[in-house]
Amino acid sequence: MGAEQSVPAGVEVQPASTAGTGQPYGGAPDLNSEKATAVPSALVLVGPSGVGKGTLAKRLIQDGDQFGFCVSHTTRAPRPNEQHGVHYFFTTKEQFAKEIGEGKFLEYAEVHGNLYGTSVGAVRSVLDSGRVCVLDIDVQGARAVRKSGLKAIFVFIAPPSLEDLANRLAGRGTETVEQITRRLNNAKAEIESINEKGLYDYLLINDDLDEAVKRLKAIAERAAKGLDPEPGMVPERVVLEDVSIQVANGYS
Ligand SMILES: Nc1ncnc2c1ncn2[C@@H]1O[C@H](COP(=O)(O)OP(=O)(O)OP(=O)(O)O)[C@@H](O)[C@H]1O
Ligand SMILES: Nc1nc2c(ncn2[C@@H]2O[C@H](COP(=O)(O)O)[C@@H](O)[C@H]2O)c(=O)[nH]1
Repeated sequence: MGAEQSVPAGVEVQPASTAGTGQPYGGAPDLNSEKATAVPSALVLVGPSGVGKGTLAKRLIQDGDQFGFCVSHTTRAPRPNEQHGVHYFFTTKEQFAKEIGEGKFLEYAEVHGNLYGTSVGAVRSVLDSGRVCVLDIDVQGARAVRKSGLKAIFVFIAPPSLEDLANRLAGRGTETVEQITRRLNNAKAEIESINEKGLYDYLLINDDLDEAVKRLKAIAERAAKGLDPEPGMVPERVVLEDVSIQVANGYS
């Protein structure tokens, strides 16, 4: 997968042959469940920064032993409450670039000015524990995971409005005003990705948190039985237009 992705500007990737393994990571079929072909290995949560992906993932993982969190790598500085190996594997840009060259990542991307990536090892470690792997990644990552062949259900989490999104980001209190502005500006294009045919299986508006958790569990249960999305839950134009209208009118 790593070999097919474009490299973010300023990141110098060492060729795999000089970096250790000699082979960049080649795809995800070996990560897929052998139990039943229809059963997904991963639940991929995508959506703008501050929409509540992390909160939803935490609730899914806390409420049982069906799901495990896939710990990503990032070059972002840790927030005061974040622990290495729990929330992220915090690393340097140089080390990240070296590991891209080694084919360590299923996907990686530059997001809001930092590098983030899902390692094959992080996915495997959750799958080895017999759980469905929950990924909290951005849109670029979602596209790459789709292409990788990993059997996954892709859920786009949308905010009730861009005003709510701004309030949540500000309320979280982890970013500066400049960083919040950058993330909100990126949110518009991210939300518009729900129009990309075949990228997402479900669109979930995270309005009331308990209701959103309930719906996410219903989505996961349906997927675990190998069932296709229920009619009306797949992103469709009629649903998307509502959100597009918010993008156009709600935050400009
Ligand atoms: N349904 C909800 N209603 C109100 N507040 C919410 C809801 N869901 C999450 N939040 C709050 O919004 C803030 C952002 O949530 P969270 O950190 O989970 O977002 P995120 O999508 O993971 O963000 P990022 O992509 O930046 O990691 C948190 O303070 C969280 O408590
Ligand atoms: N492509 C990837 N995106 C990721 C990954 N891990 C997190 N993310 C996304 O980054 C932004 C910002 O996260 P934050 O923790 O700095 O607020 C958010 O949209 C995450 O979903 C990853 O491994 N790959």
